[in-house]
Formats: sequence, C-alpha cells, structure tokens
Amino acid sequence: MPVSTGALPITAKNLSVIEQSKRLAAYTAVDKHILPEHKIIGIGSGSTVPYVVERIVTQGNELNKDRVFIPTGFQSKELIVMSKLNLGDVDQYPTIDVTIDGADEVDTELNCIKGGGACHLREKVLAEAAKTFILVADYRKNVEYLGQNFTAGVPIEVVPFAYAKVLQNLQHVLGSPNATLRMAKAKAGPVVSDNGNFIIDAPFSREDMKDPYTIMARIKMLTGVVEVGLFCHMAEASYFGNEDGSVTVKRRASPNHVAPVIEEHIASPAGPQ
Ligand SMILES: O=C(CO)[C@H](O)[C@H](O)COP(=O)(O)O
Repeated sequence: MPVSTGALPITAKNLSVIEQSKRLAAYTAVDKHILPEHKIIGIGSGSTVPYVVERIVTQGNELNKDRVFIPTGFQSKELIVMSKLNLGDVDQYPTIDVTIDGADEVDTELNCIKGGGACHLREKVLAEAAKTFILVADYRKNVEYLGQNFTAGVPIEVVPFAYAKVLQNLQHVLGSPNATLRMAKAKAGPVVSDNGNFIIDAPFSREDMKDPYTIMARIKMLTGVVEVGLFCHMAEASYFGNEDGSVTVKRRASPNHVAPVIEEHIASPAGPQ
C-alpha cells in the first residue's frame, strides 16, 4: 500500500496565484505534448508536476491503460502509483516519448537550473532519454539568465565521501566562494538524494552563468561529482503560467537543438479553466 506524502494532485478551488500559474503551465503543456500516440512518458519532480499528472489522468483510462510512466524519484513514483497509472523504470524503457518536468529557472536559450528538489540526476537521465523534453513552471522561473532570481546556486550531486574535496575545488578553483553543502530541514545533517548522495549548492557570477554549458562542463569534470543541475540544450519548449491567466511559451523554432528560441504568449489557454 503506497504511503501518501501529501504530494498528490488535489483539485483545489482556491489555489493561490502561483499555484494557478503552475497548473496553467502544466495543463497547457500536457494538452500540447502528451498525445494519444505517446506511450512511454517521463514524469519529473517538484510542486508543478502533480498538475501534469492530474491533467494526464483526465485524458482517461482508455488512453492511459496502454501507457507506461517513468518517475524521476520517490515523489513522482508515488504520484504515478497513487494516480493508478502504470509504473516503469528507465532501465526497462531507455527511450521515452515525452518527459515533462519542472525547473528552478529557465533562460532565453531554454537552458535551465534543476535540482531544487535534489532529483536532478534522475531528471537529467529522463530528459536525455526523451525524444521530447518539456519544462513547466510559474512566471517567476522565466528569466533572461540563470541565477537571476534563483540565487541558491547550481545544485550539484556528489558522492558523500568526496564532498569536502569537491566543495574546496568549487570555492577555490571554479570561483564559487559561497558554495555550501545543502543541509536537511527536518533532520540533523545533510540532504541525502534518492541515490544516497549529498547535494552542494554553488552560486556563480552573472558572467559565468551567461555561459552555463561551460560552467556545467567544468563542474562535471571534478572527481566525485555525479551530476550538475544545469540542463543545457536539452529542452524543446518551456511553458510558464502567468499571473493574468496567460501562458508564455519559449520553444525551439524546429526540433533541432541549435534552432533559435521563439517566445509566444497564449492569451487564454483552453484547457485549465
Ligand atoms: O528540479 C527539480 C527537483 O530536483 C524541480 O523540478 C524544480 O525544483 C522545480 O520545482 P517546482 O515545480 O516545485 O518549482
């Protein structure tokens, strides 16, 4: 019997503006990208993703009975199971039709920071495995450059015994003097990821964050680093729910990862009302 963590989608009538924005983004992205022919679907992590699952459930059992849903961690696994959708894993399904996930911030080139929920290792595997990778977020995450509003830093998953060495390298070699080990809120000691690893949050300068691919590659080269929460050149589109009930869409002009990014506004999306 699955245990509820409270992360389940509950259709509340009195959602805050931010929650409404998350739901708007999630519903619009599902309506646009989860099509009847999609059978293997990746489900990301965070507080926006329950609305993704909620919308998928409304597509009905006839469609969903032949689908398999792949989670990025404990939270999304529970969401899938509690929603009575078929659960699979990426080792059984290394090719995914569409993965939809949240983001901590998304820049003008569709690069994003992920890992606010410490799930970015599995999230990146599911993003890479997906033919189409889609982001959903509220308006606060729609930025010009990464680190603009999300100042906690780049989430970095590290093997526990190497954390002090990685921290030292980040602070003294890679130029992140305020890099810190993420501490748990309701437990003494560090946050431990679903993979048994620690998380370091490393803030970088605006200059560094303008070229997230380079900083991501430099961090990843540090021995002991498992994965970096910078997702560069991966997303095909990002949906942002706005305070006024509209949706901003940033998307590649074609499914080629070097195609220019177009920004569009959908005044009143049909789905989420
Ligand atoms: O990367 C993530 C977890 O590791 C989340 O997708 C990210 O933190 C966004 O979460 P939310 O939808 O709650 O803002």
